[in-house]
This record gives sequence, C-alpha cells and structure tokens, in this order.
Amino acid sequence: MAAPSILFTRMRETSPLVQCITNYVAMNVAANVLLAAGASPAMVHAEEEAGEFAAIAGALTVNIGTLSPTWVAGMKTAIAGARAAGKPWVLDPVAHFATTFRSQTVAALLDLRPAIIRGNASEIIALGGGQSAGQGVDSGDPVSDAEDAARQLAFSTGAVVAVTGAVDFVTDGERSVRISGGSSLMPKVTALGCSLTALVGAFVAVAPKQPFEATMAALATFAAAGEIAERGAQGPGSFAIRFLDSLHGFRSESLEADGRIVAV
Ligand SMILES: Nc1ncnc2c1ncn2[C@@H]1O[C@H](COP(=O)(O)OP(=O)(O)O)[C@@H](O)[C@H]1O
Ligand SMILES: Cc1ncsc1CCOP(=O)(O)O
Ligand SMILES: [Mg+2]
Repeated sequence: MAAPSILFTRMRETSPLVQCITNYVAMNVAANVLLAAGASPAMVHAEEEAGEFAAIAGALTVNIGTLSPTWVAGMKTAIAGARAAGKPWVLDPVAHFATTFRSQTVAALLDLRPAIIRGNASEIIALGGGQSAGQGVDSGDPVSDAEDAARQLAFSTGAVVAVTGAVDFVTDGERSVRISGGSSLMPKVTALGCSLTALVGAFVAVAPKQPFEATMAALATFAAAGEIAERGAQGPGSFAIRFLDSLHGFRSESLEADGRIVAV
C-alpha cells in the first residue's frame, strides 16, 4: 500500500493536470486549493471540448453543485473522454437528494462508473437510499451514520466512497479507514468539500490503480493542513487564507502523525 506521504510527494513533484467540472461557487476556491497543494487545475466543462480535454488530463472530477442541462451534457462528454482514455474520474454529488433534476442526474452519472465518490454524510446516506437530515449543500448528519451506506455504495458501484465531516471515513467495500483532524471552521468556509473532491482527483491522477490510497492521502492532507490553519485563525475568513498557505507550505511527514488514519 502506498503511504500517503509518498503519494503527496509524487503529486507535488509531478503536478498533475486535473480537469475539474465544478460549480460556480467552487471554481475559484478549488483552483486555488489545487495550486497551493501543487497540482495543476483546469476548469473545463463545455460539451464541445470537455471530452477532448479529459483525454489529456490526469484525472477528471465532476461536481453537480450548480447544475444545468448544458453542464450535464459537458459532464457526460468529459466522462466518456476520460473513460476512453483510461483516466479515473471522481463524483461529488452535491445535494443530490434536494431535487428531481439532481437525483436523476446523479443516477445517470453513477451508471458511468466513477472511480471515487466523495460526499458529506447526508449525501452518502441519501445515495444509499436512506433518509438523511440534509437540506441543501451542508450535512445534517454525523459521518458515523453514513458508514454502512458508504460500504454498501462501494459494493454496489465498485467505487471507493469517502464520507467527510468531523472524522472522515473511506471504504472500498472491504477495507475501511477513519481519518481525523481538520477544523470545525472548515464547514464554515464554502466549497472546501468541493475543493477536496478536486484534490482527490489530483491524487488519483498520480495513483490511478490505487483509488483507495489516493483518497486517503487527499483526505489526510486536508485533515493535517486544516489543523495547522486553525492555529491562530480568528474565524472562517482568516482560516481560509491560512488554509491555502498551510497547503502551500505542507510537508508530507505530518500525514503519518500517530492516529491520523485508523483502519476499522
Ligand atoms: N467538524 C469538523 N471538524 C474537522 N473537519 C471537518 C469538520 N467538518 C468538515 N470537516 C472537513 O472539511 C472538509 C470538507 O468536508 P465537508 O464539510 O464534509 O464537505 P462538504 O463541504 O461537501 O459538506 C473535509 O476535509 C472534512 O474532513
Ligand atoms: C453553496 C453552494 N451552492 C451550490 S454549490 C455550493 C458550494 C458547496 O460547496 P461544499 O459542498 O464544498 O460545501
Ligand atoms: Mg459538498
């Protein structure tokens, strides 16, 4: 199993090109997060070019945060391009339970076999068919309530499933880990979950045959960088700036801090 620190170093040294189809709220935030971490983001979503671009990117991430029919067409074209080129793609099902358009879109995207699904607890519970307390893009449920749904989703889709929150959970259906760290200020800054999905894309781009390890490494990076950023932060505004700085100055050794990643 590739250690998170090894994958982080590989990601930073190779600066993978990551095609991000993400929402209007997250585009700038996620691009800055990827640049600070050492990857190369490209926000490319038009149907006319998304498939062609996916063939040259190391990985594709698809986030349904601000959906429209033209964006769905771009997503499907991009996914087809990624699949044809053997590139992994990552799904972020933002608030998929909130409307029929969203849930139908996510069902169609799941049929296109994402390598990894990353969502908050409410999103993952609802993907498993359960009743979540979520209303919109923010979670209303603890991660522990989503662990069984995550395992079942991993079984039924073949994807690695990541549930994020106070303590993250990652499973491929057989192996599972919990990852601790981060900051209670993280859910107070918009688009950090979307940005994490983009960073998962950067890690799986450098480890396409190891989506479980790549996902763990990305989540552990956020957990460690979030802890560092919280020191001295006065609220969400200063935290957001410190978080980018913390990713930029990040040293991979802190990924293997005692007890950060625990197998369950
Ligand atoms: N209460 C918390 N304490 C520590 N880290 C958190 C907390 N809530 C969320 N995070 C972290 O914030 C990041 C975004 O996760 P989350 O808020 O679940 O996503 P989303 O924005 O999609 O709802 C993850 O790295 C997660 O670990
Ligand atoms: C506020 C908002 N509205 C539609 S998408 C979005 C951003 C959600 O970001 P995240 O899932 O990372 O909190
Ligand atoms: Mg989200």
